[in-house]
Amino acid sequence: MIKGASNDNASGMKRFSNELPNARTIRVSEIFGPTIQGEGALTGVPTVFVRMGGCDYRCTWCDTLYAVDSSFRDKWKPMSASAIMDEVADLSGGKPLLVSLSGGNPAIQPLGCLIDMGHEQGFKFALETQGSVAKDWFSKLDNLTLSPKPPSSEMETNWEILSECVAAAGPDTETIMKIVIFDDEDYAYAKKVHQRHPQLKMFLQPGNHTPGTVEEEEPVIDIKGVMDRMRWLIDKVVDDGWFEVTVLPQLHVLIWGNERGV
Ligand SMILES: C[S@@+](CC[C@H](N)C(=O)[O-])C[C@H]1O[C@@H](n2cnc3c(N)ncnc32)[C@H](O)[C@@H]1O
Ligand SMILES: Nc1nc2[nH]cc(C(=O)O)c2c(=O)[nH]1
Ligand code: SF4
Ligand SMILES: [Mg+2]
Repeated sequence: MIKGASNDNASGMKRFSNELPNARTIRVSEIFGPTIQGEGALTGVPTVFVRMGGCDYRCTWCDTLYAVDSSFRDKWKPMSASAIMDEVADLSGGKPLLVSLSGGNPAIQPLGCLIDMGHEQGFKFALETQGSVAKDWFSKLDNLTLSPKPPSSEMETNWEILSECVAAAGPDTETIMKIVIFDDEDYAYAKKVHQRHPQLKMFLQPGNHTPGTVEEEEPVIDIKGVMDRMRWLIDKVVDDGWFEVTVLPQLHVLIWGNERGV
């Protein structure tokens, strides 16, 4: 077991009335798809999302608060790996495809068995995490996206644990860095991440300053503002001569705005 600050059961999290205490139970916020992966290295690839409930961070601009804030935990369903794979296979019509594990922070859930089970059925697995908790089962993943959080999130990066995440994934998992950028300070942070992990491919993603609130039924989105930030970010990368980086918008946000389940 690799060192990391897992908050599983550590923060007085209440158990569901129908949840049996089982170290293999996975807290699921939502399962949806097939859709396309909208972010990072696998942008455009058809995928089913399994979004886990619970996060050890509270980013100021988080676009999935319903999978983070414990006030929503009665909506998170405790599921076994086989129940999750049944639902994924139902959605994909039984055809293997890429399964994207996100959250919340999926790294605080016991996902090793799920990945083994899905692999046996021909599915591939990608996971998105902020890099605050390292797990030995990261080495089972096909793709790991580490998305450490820049200053605008108001979260602190634990650089040691971030390195442990990279080490845990090992040589057989394709690991990339994806940093959300809102301003100059975030850009400087991304350069620091690159300096610490020069061997990893790096993606920069313009921040969505209108991620919507959970109360809004049809959350308004300022696409023009997001695209202005995308243009600013491209200019910055080009002027800076940072040619190893890839700049990509959140494709699903451009297509569907802040809609959930897409
Ligand atoms: C919702 S998070 C869940 C996974 C994990 N907790 C993480 O942050 O990497 C998935 C991705 O969405 C990004 N994200 C969240 N809110 C965003 C926003 N307002 N604008 C742009 N990207 C955002 C995160 O940085 C992360 O890369
Ligand atoms: N289509 C689509 N692509 C995504 N990439 C990362 C997502 C996430 O919320 O983790 C996401 C999402 O929610 N939908
Ligand atoms: S780490 Fe990810 S899920 Fe958690 S609050 Fe930040 S963006 Fe949201
Ligand atoms: Mg999202």
